Amino acid sequence: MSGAAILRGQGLTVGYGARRVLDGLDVAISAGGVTALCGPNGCGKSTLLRTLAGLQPAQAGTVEIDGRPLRELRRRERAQALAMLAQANEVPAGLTVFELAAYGRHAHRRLIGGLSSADRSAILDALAATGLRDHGAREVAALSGGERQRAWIAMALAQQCRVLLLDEPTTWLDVRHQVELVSALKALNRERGITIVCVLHDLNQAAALADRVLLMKAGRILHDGRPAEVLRPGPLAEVYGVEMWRLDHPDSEAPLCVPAFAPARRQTREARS
Ligand SMILES: Nc1ncnc2c1ncn2[C@@H]1O[C@H](COP(=O)(O)OP(=O)(O)OP(=O)(O)O)[C@@H](O)[C@H]1O
Repeated sequence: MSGAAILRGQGLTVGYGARRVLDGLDVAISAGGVTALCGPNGCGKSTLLRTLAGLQPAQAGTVEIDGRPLRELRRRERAQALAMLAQANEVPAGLTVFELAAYGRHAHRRLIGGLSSADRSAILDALAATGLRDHGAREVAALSGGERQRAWIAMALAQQCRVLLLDEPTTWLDVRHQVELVSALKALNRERGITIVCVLHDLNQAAALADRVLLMKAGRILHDGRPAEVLRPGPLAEVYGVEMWRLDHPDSEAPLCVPAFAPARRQTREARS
């Protein structure tokens, strides 16, 4: 169930040197919702996500969480409010799954001393929620891609944040691990009420996971609505510049988006004639 805005960006202008990527962008993320950020390479999805996480400074505009400016939150408050998982996450050699999840407790920890019983229970709970309860002692570097992604999500969960921002979490995963990760994220949203914002290139994953899709192009949100409203041939052609077919999933009736590959077909036909 999604409700009032928990995370809001207003008038966000963000760039790198002289290159402006976002120009006065407004966005409001509903509490308890799952929002997918989609759009072509380089349109500004990661920049927007990082800005909402407070990791990318905005030249103008504000980010608010629960109505409070993000920059006014103390480190601990910010960590309890949101966590972000970036695209490529390196881990030190030898680090175990439990130790990675324990990083999530950093903002909760006392300056001196080890893990408290509250820390331990938050870590074990996070490992259980991501299906890693029996993998705490394993080295992160030795995990499969899907397990490693879940270990990172466990770290974010141990942080006990309310908003989880993920940048292309299913990239590099095979189809089984993609399905598992999407299911795990849906369960976290449904069972724990965690608000999720996720950059996704796979439109069918976006339709399966999200209740709202923001379709971006050149730093602007051109379409914003439920997957069935946004993931249609017209908006997709406008944003990606390719012809797409829209089918309906036979079970869930979620939209299925298939590239028409029309230019190639036409070329083949033309070549034959
Ligand atoms: N650190 C940086 N320094 C300079 N330019 C950058 C930096 N990060 C991103 N950009 C540029 O900003 C624009 C938006 O990049 P961003 O990564 O936000 O896009 P994206 O939509 O997430 O792309 P992709 O789908 O390829 O990951 C691109 O033109 C990119 O080259």
